[in-house]
Amino acid sequence: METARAEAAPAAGVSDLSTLPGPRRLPLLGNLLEIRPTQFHLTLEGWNRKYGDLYTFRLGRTPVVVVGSAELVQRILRERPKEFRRWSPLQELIDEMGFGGVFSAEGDQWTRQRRLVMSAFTPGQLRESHGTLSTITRRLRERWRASAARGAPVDARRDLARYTVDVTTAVAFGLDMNLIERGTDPLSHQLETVFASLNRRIFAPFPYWRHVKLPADRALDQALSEVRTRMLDILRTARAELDRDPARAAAPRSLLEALLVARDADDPKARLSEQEVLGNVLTLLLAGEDTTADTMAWMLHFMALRPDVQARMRAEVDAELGDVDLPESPEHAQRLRTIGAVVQETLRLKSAAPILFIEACADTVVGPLRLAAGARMILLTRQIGLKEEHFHDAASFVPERWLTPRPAGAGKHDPRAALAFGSGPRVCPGRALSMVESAMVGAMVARDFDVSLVDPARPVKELLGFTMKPEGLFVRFTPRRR
Ligand code: HEM
Repeated sequence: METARAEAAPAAGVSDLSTLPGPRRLPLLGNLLEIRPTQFHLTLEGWNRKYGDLYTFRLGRTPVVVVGSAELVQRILRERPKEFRRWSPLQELIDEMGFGGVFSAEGDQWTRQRRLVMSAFTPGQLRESHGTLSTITRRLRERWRASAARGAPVDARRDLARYTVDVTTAVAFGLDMNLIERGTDPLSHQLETVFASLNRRIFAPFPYWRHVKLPADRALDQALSEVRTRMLDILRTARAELDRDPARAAAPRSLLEALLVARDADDPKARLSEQEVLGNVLTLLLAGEDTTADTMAWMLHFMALRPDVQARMRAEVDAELGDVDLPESPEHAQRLRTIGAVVQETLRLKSAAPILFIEACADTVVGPLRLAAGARMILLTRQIGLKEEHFHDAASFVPERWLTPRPAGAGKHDPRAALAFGSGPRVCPGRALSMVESAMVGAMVARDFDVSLVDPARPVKELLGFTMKPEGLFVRFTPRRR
């Protein structure tokens, strides 16, 4: 079998997996008893501190190699889709749930879908949808103003999840779902059920749900069926509009229309199946929701802990926005450099995707290690950004490290080790959108509110539910003292 090259040349001292350090394991269960799915990333990061940048553990009988070196991780991510891919069991789980799309696809299918999806996130598309993004941000402000007037605590993550669904569906699908004002829509809860189940099933010793359904599996089926029905409705409406106005097929106005046009493409190489269209609609809904909502919730957490940072964000907003209430374009949002730095630092410390699940497509060499085709790896992308060798005072929240020019003597700063959006050909296509969303919400909060923690003594914990969210984050908004 062909040997892929994750190293420039296989080193003379290449060894196999059995030589790697790692925690002791039980014969059949491996390390399963030590793993709590909601804390999995923390367990792996703890083992990294103990066993180093290349170690192994077992999920049941399956050996997994954990990689925590920036150089190896960047190389592995760059050499996709040919040499490495996402975990095949993850693809199976996602396909089984019916949202197989660009995130889980591989090979030619991925190439075709990726090209289409990228067309929804060009700078031009983001500029065009900026007005809608502003409208949705103002709705969120009204909701938080009402909470502030009542002195009520805010479950910020829940509100932000509605915000991100509204933004993704507006930007990618051209739809105004307005979950923020409707307040009672079950969609965000259904998406949360899907994520939590996915995270749980990755660690199941065998796919029991294919034989017997527990209450959590029945809840998942129900959530999936409701989300699917909703999305099929949306697709039907968009299809009917395209039929009414065939000229639109030549210049689709949203990703949704582009997907439908691709379904009917004459060229079989460009054509998407019915299932691929629906799968990608669901993929974008899921990929765009929790990741960005979690990041913004963590940003509010840091703002609440650091009034000095809030004050700097506010000074910047006052100077840059003048009489307008929000940035007027994506470029205007990018000029808010302090706020951008706060978002970058939040992503470094609290990456919504702290680990990546990768598999070797063929026999390969990773650093000093020989791996067989199908070998499973986990890449510690968040942990890399927490290392002193890449960032000075790495454990601290220091947004200024992202500002240029950097002050002399500011210490180590290696942006290539900031991997919250992944890297290489499969880097997150939604990163520009999520940066603008976070800047809009950061600017809105800094301009109009003081944000504080409802209970500063209560710890906010990291909880992995496929994405990594702050558990127990309740904030209070008070109208800004002018
Ligand atoms: C702060 C917010 C976000 C974070 C931290 C994040 C993080 C990531 C990461 C780590 C990956 C895997 C990259 C890799 O394998 O190299 C990814 C992939 C992806 N993300 Fe994001 N993401 C965010 C927001 C979004 C948004 C807003 C969208 C779209 C609306 C989106 C859509 C996707 C898609 C479709 C993929 C799969 C790409 C592929 O496999 O080719 N993401 N994201």
